[in-house]
Amino acid sequence: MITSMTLRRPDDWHLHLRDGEMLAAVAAYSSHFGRAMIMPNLVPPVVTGAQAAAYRDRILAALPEKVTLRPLMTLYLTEDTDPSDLVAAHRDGIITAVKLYPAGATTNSASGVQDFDKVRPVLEAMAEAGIPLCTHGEVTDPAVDIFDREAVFIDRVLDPIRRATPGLRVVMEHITTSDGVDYVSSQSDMGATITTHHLVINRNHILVGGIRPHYYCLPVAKRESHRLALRRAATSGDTRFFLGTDSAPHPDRAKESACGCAGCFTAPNTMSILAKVFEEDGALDRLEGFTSLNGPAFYGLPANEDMIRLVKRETPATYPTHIPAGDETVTVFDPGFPLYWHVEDPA
Ligand SMILES: NC(=O)N[C@@H](CC(=O)O)C(=O)O
Ligand SMILES: [Zn+2]
Ligand SMILES: [Zn+2]
Repeated sequence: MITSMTLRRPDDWHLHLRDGEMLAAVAAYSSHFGRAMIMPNLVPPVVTGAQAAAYRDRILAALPEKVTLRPLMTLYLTEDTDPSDLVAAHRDGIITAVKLYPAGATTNSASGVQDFDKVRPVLEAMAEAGIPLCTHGEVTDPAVDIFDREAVFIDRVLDPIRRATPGLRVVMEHITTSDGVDYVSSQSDMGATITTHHLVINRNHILVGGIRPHYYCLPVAKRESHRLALRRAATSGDTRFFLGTDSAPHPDRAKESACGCAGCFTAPNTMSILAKVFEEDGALDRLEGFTSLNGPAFYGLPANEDMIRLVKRETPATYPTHIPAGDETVTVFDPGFPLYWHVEDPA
């Protein structure tokens, strides 16, 4: 039985760090990661290269001195995005990718795209410059059932965009369905992130025995067969799939509400949870690919040079159940099982 392993320092290819007091409260919890792709859905969103550079500086200032996490910035694509600003921000090393939110699909996505034809010139400029597009893959058509919104997005938006823009590198973010797995698996030049929580919970966890707002995120967790498809994809060794935690902190007050907002805060215990998931599936030898190798390979970046160590102990690792953030608290994702894998970070 394996009880310890050393792996390349992991990266988080989809992370929400927020801003201000929340940023200060959560940033250090991602310190086991080498790099993190920072989502731009602030209020107001990060839409220009100058805003991305300023946000990167605020993140670096919020990180404790000894933490080496490198934020990789994204721009929020709007119908008014200026292709030349975006290409310049990429050329100058300010941004790594661009994020597409269908308008209204998720938290702080009001400025997202409604008419996909309007962003065609930007997507073409991105394909030309080799700038990857990260997508929140859900349609917002009120006629489409919330559990079907990812599958419909593939047919109505993702596949047409990819066909119309050859050469555009696309990541389907936080996939939640076997439809997402199947689509990505059938494409040679795509990537997909999978979150920690979608490997652990299905929709019953959200709804059976009472509504559990801290399990509510978007795309919403689906039925068990979809969770199992995600587990198979993550643990398969297929290099198209990599970790994007989508750790998305919200004040408890905003989640424990008559209209609770979407997002799970998984940064603190992600690596312990993933070790347990991969161990259960007999795939500990593939954990490093998922957390530390496949993502950089997709983005054309080197894997991190340094290592972290995971050790399975007899007593569970302890994590805070809540963390303070200014006057608020944020609930840490509870996987519902003890976490015997401890992260030992030599840094
Ligand atoms: N995943 C979520 O449920 N929420 C994210 C937004 C997102 O990634 O869609 C957030 O910013 O809170
Ligand atoms: Zn999203
Ligand atoms: Zn997200």
